[in-house]
Formats: sequence, C-alpha cells, structure tokens
Amino acid sequence: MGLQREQIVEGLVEILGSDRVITDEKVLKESSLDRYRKYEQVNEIYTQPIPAAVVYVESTQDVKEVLMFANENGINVVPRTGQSAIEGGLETAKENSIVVDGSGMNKVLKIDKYNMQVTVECGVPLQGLDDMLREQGYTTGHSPQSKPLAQLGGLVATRSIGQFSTLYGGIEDMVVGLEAVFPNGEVCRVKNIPRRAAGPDIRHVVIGNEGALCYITEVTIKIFKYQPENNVFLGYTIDDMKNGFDALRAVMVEGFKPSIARLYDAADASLHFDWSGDKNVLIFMAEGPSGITAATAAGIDKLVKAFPGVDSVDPKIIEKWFAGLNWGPEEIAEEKLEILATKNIGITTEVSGCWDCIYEIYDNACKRIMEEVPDMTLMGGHSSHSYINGTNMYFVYYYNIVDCTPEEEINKYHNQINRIICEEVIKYGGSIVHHHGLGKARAHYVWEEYGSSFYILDTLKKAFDPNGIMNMGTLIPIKHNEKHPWEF
Ligand SMILES: Cc1cc2nc3c(=O)[nH]c(=O)nc-3n(C[C@H](O)[C@H](O)[C@H](O)COP(=O)(O)OP(=O)(O)OC[C@H]3O[C@@H](n4cnc5c(N)ncnc54)[C@H](O)[C@@H]3O)c2cc1C
Repeated sequence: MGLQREQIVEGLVEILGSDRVITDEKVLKESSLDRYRKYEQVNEIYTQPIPAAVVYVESTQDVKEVLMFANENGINVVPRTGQSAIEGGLETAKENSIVVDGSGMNKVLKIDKYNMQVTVECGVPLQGLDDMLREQGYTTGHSPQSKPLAQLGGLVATRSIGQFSTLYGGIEDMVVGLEAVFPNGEVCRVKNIPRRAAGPDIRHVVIGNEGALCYITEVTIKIFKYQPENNVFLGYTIDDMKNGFDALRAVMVEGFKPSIARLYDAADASLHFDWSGDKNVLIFMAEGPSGITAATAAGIDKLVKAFPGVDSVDPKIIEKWFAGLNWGPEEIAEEKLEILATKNIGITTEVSGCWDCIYEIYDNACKRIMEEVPDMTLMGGHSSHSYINGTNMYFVYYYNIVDCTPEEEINKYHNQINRIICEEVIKYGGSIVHHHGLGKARAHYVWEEYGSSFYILDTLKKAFDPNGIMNMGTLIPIKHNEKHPWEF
C-alpha cells in the first residue's frame, strides 16, 4: 500500500519546508499537462491525474532527497524547468505524482572564457544566459524558437536544437559535462573535457533522457565568439519543393557551413511571408569571421541559383523576419485567445530522414493528412536542420475543431495526424522525433522507432530506474494499445 496524498505532502514538507511544497489546486491542475494537450490547456480542462504537489528544489541535495523519498515510496516524479514541453513530457501520468521544479536552481556558476565553456544550474533560462554572454562578446550558439521560455535542464533533457544548428549543432554537440541525480540518490558528475575515448560516451545516457532516467542539476556547455556584424542572410523563392530539398542537400554535401539552412513549403511560407505567394522559400545565414561568412554566402548563392525556378529575395526582409521568430509568454497568451475565439488550432510534428526519402515522407504525409483527417485548414512544413546525410521535416498544420469537446479533440485530430506522420516516417526508415522528444505523445511508437536497439533503452530504464518512478509514460508508455497506438 503506497502513501496517501497527505502523507506524500508531509514527507515533502519535512524535506523542503512548507514554502517550497505547493498544493494549491489550480497550480496542481496546471502542472498536470503541457502544450501537447494545448486545446485542453487553453480551455482549462484537466484530464490527466492531478499531482500531489509541485516542489521547488534549490540544490542538488534537495533533488537527491526528494528523489530518494519518491523512490522508496514508489511515487512518480516529473522533473521540469522552463515548462515549454510540447509532447506530454510534463504530463503527470499517475495519481499523486510529485512535480520537481528546478527553475529556482538558476545560478550561472562559471564563465570560463579561456576554455570557452560556461557552467550553469539546470534552471538557468537560455535567453538570459545568451543575452549575458552576448554582452561580453560570446554566445551559446543555441537558439531554439522557445529560447525565451526554455531552461538548461529541459533543453538538455529533450536533446533540443536551435535555429543555428547547421553551424553549432544540437545541444548534444554543445554539452561538455554535467551533473545528474538518479532515483536512488546517486549524484553523478561527468567532467568537462574536450573529448575522451574511455569507453562509451556516458553524457548521452543523460542528454535526451526526458526526465525518465535521472534529474539534471548542472550543465557545462561550449561558448563561441559572437560576431553578428559579419552575419550574411540569403533568401530565395523556389518553384519546386523537391528541388528545394536538393538545393539544401547540395549546400551540405559541397561542404558549406551556414548557421541557418531552411526550406519552407508554400503553405508554411504563407504563415511567415506576405511576398512568397505560391512559392517555396529557401533561407540561409552565414556566421563567423568575415572572410568565412562572405565566402560561405557567395558559394551558397552560386550553388542555389543554379537550380531551376529560383529567384532571390532581398536579404534585409529575411533578416527582419528572423529577428521576430522566437516565442515567449506573450505569443503563448495571444495564441490562447486566438484558439478560443476561432476554434482553429495550429500544431507541429518534427521528424527526420535521409536525403533519399525526406521528400517522400513530406509529400506522402501531407497528402494523406489532407485526405484522411477532417477539418484541415492548412497542411505544410519546413526543413530547418540539415546534415550531410539528411534533414528534418517540421510539419505545421491547422484545423478547425468541429463537433467535439476539448477532451475528445486530441484523438479526433492531433493523434490521428501524428499517427499518419509516424507511419510514413517509419515506412521510409526515418526518425519520428527530430527534436521535441518522444514525451508521452509519441512514446507509443518507441518500438517502431528503436527496433532491435530498444533493448538498450529498456535496459537503461530498468537499471537506473528499477522502481519506474521517473516520469512514467515518457519514453516508454504505460499501456501499449496495439490496435490503436495513438489512443491512450
Ligand atoms: C513555441 C515553442 C517553440 C519551440 N521550439 C523549439 C525548438 O526550436 N527546438 C527545440 O528543440 N524545442 C523547441 N520547443 C520545445 C521545448 O522548448 C524544448 O523541448 C525545450 O528543450 C524544453 O525545455 P524546458 O526547460 O522548457 O523543459 P520542460 O518543458 O520543463 O521539460 C521538458 C522535458 O524535459 C524534462 N526535464 C525538464 N527539466 C529536467 C531536468 N532538470 N532533469 C531531467 N529532466 C528534465 C521534463 O520532464 C520534460 O520531459 C519549442 C516549444 C515551444 C512551446
């Protein structure tokens, strides 16, 4: 027999004191979900089990004690920092969970300019950190659209990626060391070194664990010189989407290193640009020392213009547009009002594939969704992170919510769309998640995603979290509905 709700709260108060244990009903309800259930969230409908408490940790010792308490008593723990999750990673899948909020662990511990690295606690907001570094001539190079919202713990836990990834990489290329606490109270530090070959790279057990293996308390990431005066933007319209992917591929394969390389299809472009009409849009930015940016831009320009149906766009328009791309609390609040007023909602699903199948994934998924899902008002997407062997596809879709309650919306629309995208991606051997994490939204496809390598993930989970208390239902679903994997 597990602890009752009151006993859980009592235990937490004993560890942290009553000020840092929140049991206010509104807070608990709001802490039971994230933007995966955006329509429920804006309607203030809460269908997930309500947590017992939200606790605010301020040190590694706090995290250790809370995790040990939860582990001993079989209580589900949901780690969180910036709360910008959009795949259900913050859903409290079990009654009487503890939401462990690390946003108070917000100290920048060391800026090491000689070794070009910065060490921070998990609750340091990325925007504040990068602004501070930029004032001193440095940058993290990390710029997800959620930069004004996300914090370092969550960014590492989800394997996040930013808009300049083609040059700086994803967060996994930036993290040099970290500290994490496991459910049994073990505190592990991975030291800060440029590289080592002393066995497997154990940073990767922690990076991307989505709070399902351990709690990240501290992170050291690389820093880079910030030289915005040398930035060069490039923009084009291109008639054919397939040629657009080929142009992106050519840029990567010929060895250019722009920081931004993006391809928008006409539907998605129409949400951003009033000049794109029925054309697709290609965008690049070169960053770094001036000689390199000039050469990169000149080389890309020549390469892209050799493709059929390409026209240049004034780079100033692109630069201006890019400056307003990020989302903070204001945009979230505006979106809420719009959804409530129109009952039209916009959602995204991001996947990846090699160059030889990404167009088919994109084209098949878009066609099937328009044919199979009712009430669609827009279906499109963009590629925003490219590699030598392939790229991502960020599907963007809007639909009217017709004849269903907020509780029914997710299975009538969103999960159906995710299902079609996942089916097409799996068919072509791509990945069903490029950067938001599996969360709970796509955990049901973990077997298809991992194939025979699921053994490694499953063994990690059983070894580090034998009592299954870390973020239940994230990465590995609680129940697998074989017949309707998208319904849960
Ligand atoms: C408008 C918008 C735009 C976005 N754009 C991008 C983008 O460009 N690129 C991108 O990668 N993502 C993007 N995201 C998704 C989201 O911002 C990222 O997943 C981000 O990394 C989450 O960070 P967070 O601090 O908000 O984490 P949270 O939302 O608090 O948590 C996210 C996940 O990480 C786990 N977690 C949080 N903190 C810890 C910790 N200390 N230890 C262990 N686990 C932890 C949680 O349990 C949860 O599963 C976007 C989201 C929004 C709303």
